[in-house]
Order: sequence, then structure tokens, then C-alpha cells
Amino acid sequence: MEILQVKLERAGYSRGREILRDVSFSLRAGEMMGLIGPNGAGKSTVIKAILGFLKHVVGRVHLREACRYGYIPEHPVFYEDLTVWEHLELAASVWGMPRAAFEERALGLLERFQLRGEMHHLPRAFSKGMQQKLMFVTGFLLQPDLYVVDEPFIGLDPRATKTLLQLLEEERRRGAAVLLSTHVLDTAEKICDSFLLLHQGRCVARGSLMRLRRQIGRENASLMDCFDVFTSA
Ligand SMILES: Nc1ncnc2c1ncn2[C@@H]1O[C@H](COP(=O)(O)OP(=O)(O)OP(=O)(O)O)[C@@H](O)[C@H]1O
Repeated sequence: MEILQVKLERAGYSRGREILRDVSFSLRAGEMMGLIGPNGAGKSTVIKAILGFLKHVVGRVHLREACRYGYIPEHPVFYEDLTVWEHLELAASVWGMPRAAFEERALGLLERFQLRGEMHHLPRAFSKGMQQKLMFVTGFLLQPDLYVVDEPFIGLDPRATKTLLQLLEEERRRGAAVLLSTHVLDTAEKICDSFLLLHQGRCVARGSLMRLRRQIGRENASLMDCFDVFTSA
């Protein structure tokens, strides 16, 4: 079952200056796709196009009817004057989550990300990694049909990374689709079913690692090897 369809002919931040050209892909339920590419390749721009934040788009983004998405940003965003728990309550009420289900899931996630002791604290006094964990707890709380996750691995401690990977796997097994933008290729290689490789605003390769390997004619190539070949032009 397809959850997301993206067909971008052209997209950018201002008229006449296109950043993306011919970027098309779809995501099935339970599929995790790695969005990879060098700095400036256009990964964040693809994410913005999906979220509807981009002004100039020729093409279309279609989320399956009745499906909901959750966006987990690379840079934490939060309200200065709300505690961790108040953030979670706000997110749950916006999504209409029943109170009992909310409390059980929220407390469980806070425990797993080792934030339970800080649940009544203001996140503005947190470290960057702790703020990032709040983004994960909020994202996983809502259990959307599609997760759009922007570079989640940088700055996380090893235990939080392990928890994040476990949760992504649980959510994928539940049937959620995941679009994951990252530079951490050895992790992406292990957890993603498919990849979208961007270079200079274009899609230069797409599909499973096996398919990418076949395209470069090296059956044991790592994702990094494929990345090198496709982005060296
Ligand atoms: N707000 C903006 N206004 C105009 N141009 C932008 C804006 N944000 C990004 N760009 C341009 O779009 C291009 C793609 O940038 P984008 O941030 O999508 O790359 P990225 O693949 O996410 O890179 P990175 O790995 O460094 O995060 C770059 O040329 C960049 O200069």
C-alpha cells in the first residue's frame, strides 16, 4: 500500500531558481527509505516540499487519504515556556489522542529515552541531545502513518541511538513508512530498505542497496561505495 507519492518536476525557494529537478519516488507502508546525498544536494529541500514549506513547486506530493505524517526535525523546536510534559500534552490534544493512551505511551517513551526525571523541566535548559530526544518522544507519541525524519543520528549518545533505532523498527513493523535523511551511511545501510540518492538537486539513484550495487557493477559494494560512484560526477 502506497502511503506517499512524490513527483517533483521542479522545485525551489524562488521563482526561476530551481533547486530540485525530476525527483520522484513513492513510499509503501512499512518501508524505510534513506534520503542521502552530499551537503547541498537538496535533501532538506525535498523534505520541505513534502511538508508544504516550499513556495515554488511544479509537481505534486500526495499523501494517502486519511494518512497522517509526523516530522522530526534536525534542529529541535519547542516552546520556551512549556515543560516536556506540557509539550507532549499539547501534541496529544492537537491530534485528539485519548488521555489514557497518551499517558501510557508518553511515560513509556520518556522512560526509554531517559527523560522521565526531567518531564516537568523546561527543555530550553537541556543539552542539544536532550532536546533532540524530546523531538523523538513527541514524534513517536503520535504514531503517524509516515515519519519524515531529518538527520537524527548526529549528537545522540549511543543508548539514545539504540532506542531510536528500536523505535523506528517497531514503527515500521506497525506499518508506518519512514523517510530518513542522513549522512550516517553505515547505519542507513543497515536499517533502510531503499535509498534515494540526490546529487545537485537530481535523483541519481533509487532503490535497494542490491539495485544500487548492480547499477555500479559491484555486488559487494557498501552504501558509501555507491555514494562515491554516484556523486563523483
Ligand atoms: N532557504 C533557502 N533559500 C534559498 N536557497 C536555499 C535555502 N535553503 C537551501 N537552499 C539551497 O538549496 C540547495 C540545497 O540545499 P539543502 O539544504 O536542501 O541541501 P541538503 O542536501 O539538505 O544539505 P546538507 O546535507 O548540507 O543538509 C543548496 O544550494 C542551498 O544553498
